Amino acid sequence: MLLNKEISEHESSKNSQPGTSRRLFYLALPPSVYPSVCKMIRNYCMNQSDLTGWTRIVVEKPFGKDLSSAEELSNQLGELFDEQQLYRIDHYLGKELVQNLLVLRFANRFFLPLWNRDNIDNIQIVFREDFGTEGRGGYFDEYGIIRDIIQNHLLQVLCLVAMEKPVSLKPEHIRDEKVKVLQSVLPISLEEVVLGQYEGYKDDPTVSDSSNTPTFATVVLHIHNERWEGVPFILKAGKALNSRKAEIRVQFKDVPGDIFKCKKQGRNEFVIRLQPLEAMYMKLTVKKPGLEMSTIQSELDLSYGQRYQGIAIPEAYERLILDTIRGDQQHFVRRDELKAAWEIFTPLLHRIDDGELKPLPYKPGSRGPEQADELLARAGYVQTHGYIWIPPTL
Ligand SMILES: NC(=O)C1=CN([C@@H]2O[C@H](COP(=O)(O)OP(=O)(O)OC[C@H]3O[C@@H](n4cnc5c(N)ncnc54)[C@H](OP(=O)(O)O)[C@@H]3O)[C@@H](O)[C@H]2O)C=CC1
Ligand SMILES: O=C1O[C@H](COP(=O)(O)O)[C@@H](O)[C@H](O)[C@H]1O
Repeated sequence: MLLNKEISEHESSKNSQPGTSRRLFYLALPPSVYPSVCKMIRNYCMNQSDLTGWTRIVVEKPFGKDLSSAEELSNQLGELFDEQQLYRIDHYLGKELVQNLLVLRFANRFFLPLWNRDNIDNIQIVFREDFGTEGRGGYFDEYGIIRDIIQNHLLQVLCLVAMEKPVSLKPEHIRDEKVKVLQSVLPISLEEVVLGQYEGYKDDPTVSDSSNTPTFATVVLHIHNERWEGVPFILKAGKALNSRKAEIRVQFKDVPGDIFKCKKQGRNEFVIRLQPLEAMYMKLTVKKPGLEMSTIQSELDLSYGQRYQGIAIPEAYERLILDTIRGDQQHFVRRDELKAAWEIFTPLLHRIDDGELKPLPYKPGSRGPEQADELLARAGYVQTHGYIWIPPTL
C-alpha cells in the first residue's frame, strides 16, 4: 500500500497526460519470491482502474530450475497476470546481431536457398568467458552453465537460426515459429554431452567442496524436421576459458567434385560474432593472388566498427526495456517457449543434479576439456588450419 501511495504521488506529480497510469515492475529476484511479490503488486500496485494505462511485469531469469519448477512458477504468475502483461527477459534477444538474424535470413536472397541440410554441415553456437564465477559462486553453483547460459541464451539464438519464416513480424507469429523449433528438438544423447568444471572453482567459499556443477558444457542438439534433419547444432558455453566471445558459426559442406583441392583450405564458414566487436564474416576459398593457379582461404568481412563508424550500438537491456514500455513482446520469451526449452534440458539436468554425470576438470585459461573438441570433431566440425586473418587498415 505504501509503494502504491508512492507511485500514485509520483504519477500525479509527473504525468504529462493527467489520468494515465503506466506501471512497469522489473523483478530481478530469486524465483522463490516471485509469486509473493507479484501477489502484492496484483493486490495493491496495479495501474489505477479508473485511469487509462497498463501494468507490466518484467521477470529476469532464472525462470525455475527445471520443467516442473518452471511450470509451477508460470502457473503462479499466470493466475495473477495475463501473458500480455508478462515480459520474460533474455538479454541475448536484445543484442544487435541476434536481432539481425531475422533480417539476415529472410531479407537476403543469398541465404534463402542455402540455409538447410543440403548445404550446411553443422552449426555451432558458442559462449566463452575468460573469467570465472567471481563473486557469484553461490548463485552459480545452484544453477550451473546449462541453466545459466545454454538453456536460455544459446537456445534462443538457436531458435532464430533454425526457425521457419514467420507469417509476419508480429510477436506472436515469431514466437509461434520459435516454439515449433524447440518442439522439434530430439532428446539429448549423453554421448553428445561433455561437461567440465574449472580447477579452483570450489575454492570459492560459497561453493560446496563436493560441487558437481558444470562451469563448461558442450551439448549437441538435433532438430527433427525437413530443413535440419542430420545437421548437428553444437551449443558450447564455458567460464574461465582462454577467450571471451559469443558467436554463431555455420559450417557448410564440402564442394562436391572439388577440382581445386579446397578441402585442404578448409570449408566455407559463415560466422556471426555477437560479441565482442560485432562482425559477420564468410570464410571462402579464392584464387591466391599471383601467377599460380592456387587457392587460399579468405573472407568477406562486415565488421560493424568499421562499417558503421559513429553509430552507437545500444545495450541489450536498453533496447529490451524500451520494448517493454512500447508493449512489444517480440523479443521476450512466451510461456510455451519456456516450457519447450525446459523439456529439452530437464532430463540431462536431473542426471547431473543426481551426480550421474561428472564434469571433467579443466585448467582456467584453457579451451576447456579436450573431450569437447573431440566431440566437435565427431559431430562433423572440420577445423580450418592455416587461415590467417589480417585486419584491414582504414
Ligand atoms: N571481422 C573480424 O573481426 C574477423 C576476425 N577474424 C579472426 O581471425 C581469427 C581466425 O578466425 P576463425 O577461423 O573464424 O576462428 P578460430 O580459428 O578462432 O576458430 C575456428 C573454430 O575452430 C575452433 N578451434 C579453435 N582452436 C581449436 C583447437 N585447438 N582445437 C579444436 N578446435 C579449435 C573454434 O572453437 P571455439 O569457438 O570454441 O574457439 C572455432 O570453432 C579469429 O581470431 C577471428 O576472430 C576472422 C575474420 C574476420
Ligand atoms: O545471463 C548471464 O549472462 C552473462 C553474460 O552476458 P554477456 O552479455 O556479457 O554475454 C554471464 O556472465 C552470466 O553468468 C549469466 O547469468
